[in-house]
Order: sequence, then structure tokens, then C-alpha cells
Amino acid sequence: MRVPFIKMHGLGNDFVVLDARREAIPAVTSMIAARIADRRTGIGCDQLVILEPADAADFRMRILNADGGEVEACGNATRAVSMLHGASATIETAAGLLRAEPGNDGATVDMGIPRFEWQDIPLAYAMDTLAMPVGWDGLENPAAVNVGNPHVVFFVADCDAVPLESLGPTIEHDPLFPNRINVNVATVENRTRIRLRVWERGAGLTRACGTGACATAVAAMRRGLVDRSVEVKLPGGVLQIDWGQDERIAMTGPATESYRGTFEWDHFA
Ligand SMILES: N[C@@H](CCC[C@H](N)C(=O)O)C(=O)O
Repeated sequence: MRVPFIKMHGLGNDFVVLDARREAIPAVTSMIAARIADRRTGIGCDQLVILEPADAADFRMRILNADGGEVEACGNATRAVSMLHGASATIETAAGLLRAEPGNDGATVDMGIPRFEWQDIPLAYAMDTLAMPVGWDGLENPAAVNVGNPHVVFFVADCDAVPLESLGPTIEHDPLFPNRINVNVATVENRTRIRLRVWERGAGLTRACGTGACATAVAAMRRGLVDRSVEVKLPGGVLQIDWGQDERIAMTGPATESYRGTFEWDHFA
């Protein structure tokens, strides 16, 4: 059987989208997702995104990392599927209901209320999540935030100088993080601009991470380093993050469709 797919990206963080809202597709296992995501032998992507019908929302979005693991949230993919839907939408995710509003070149997503309790990140044991007394090879004293998915954020003098390709996997798999973790290294340039690089859980270094931008902005705001409205500059481009008085995070930025195609299901099954 041939299955249609849509290749999309948000600031270079790329997705294979399988749209099963009207026509069902066969069950996607972790192994199949990892095969589709493989850049050498599959279609290639950071995340596989599956759209399905939902009872209490316009549709459901499932997210599987390139390693095949299913996760709760993906900011860039939420903007991408909002553009694909083409109208205001309530989207059911494993992290809850998200409201997304597409515009001309991108979308704004209400990413909900961040959580800071150590159990909610989750961490393996109690500590202050705003100033964690831990470190890995020069990366010290991070903050942790759950914005649907778990993030740890290190503020450093120059995030481009951090060897994230070697430290990222070590931190991602540290026993302090029972569900593993997305690793953010950030440099505050001024009160309205942050530079950010992200090692994503289950996907590695990406050009951009929407939830990472939200988590980093909120951590910087809690530390009093920036205002409640900031630009976050990632290798793939810029996201606007606003943390409202109602504690909800609004993320705004571009998302693009690259191409459409079909693949033979048996090739990956
Ligand atoms: N690229 C994403 C985040 C995808 C999920 C993440 N790797 C996780 O495991 O939580 C984004 O734009 O937010």
C-alpha cells in the first residue's frame, strides 16, 4: 500500500507528517517511525507527526522522535500542522489541548502553562528547579522547565562555543532525568533577545526547537534576565515568545511545507 506524506519544517526542524484525519493508515510502531526518520535509508526527519481525528478537538497530533520514541509536545510541529490545517484549531496532544492560529508566514500557538515542580519535570529527586546544584563538564547550575515536554536550560557566555554534540547525549541520558531531557544552551544578548542551541531528546542537534525556545525564555524570565516578551534566535531562525500575565506561553514563528510524496508502507514495516 502507498501512504501519502507531507514534508514540513519549522525553522529547519523538519517533520514527516502523516495525515490520517480522513483516511486511516496502518499502526506506526517505534521501529517504523525510526525507519521513516532515518536520513540515510528513510525519508529523513527530526520528528514523525501523525494527525488523527479527535472527539474533543479539531484533530489529534501524535509526535514521534527520530529514535522512534513517542513524546508529548513539539512546538515547531504544532505551528507546521496549524499552517497545514489552515484555520484556527484546537489540537489534542499528549500534553493537553493546544490552541493554534495560522497567519500568512507562520502561526501562533498557545503552548499552555509551564510547570516548575521537580516532580513535574520530572527529576529523580527534589531540588530547586530554578538553580539546580548540578553540572556536567563546565555546564553548571541549570534551570528545568516542563512545557509539555521536559527541558533543562544552561545560561552560558557563548552558546556557540559549547560542545553540545558530546555533552548533549550525556545530559539527556543522566539518571537525574527519568524521562530523559531536552538540553538547551542559551546566551542572553539583552533583555529582549536570547541566542539558543538545542540538543533534542531522541533527535539530537536540531536547527530549532519550539518547546526549547519556550522553556528557555520562561527560565530566563524567572531569573529576571529578560522581559516577558523575547526573541529567541536559533540556528534556523527566530521565534517570538511571550509569557502572559495569565502564565500561558504564546509562541509565534514560521512554518513551511517543503514537498508532498508517497511511500510504500512495506518498505518500512
Ligand atoms: N522539535 C520539537 C521538540 C520535539 C520533541 C522533543 N525532542 C522531546 O523529546 O521532547 C519542538 O519544536 O518543540
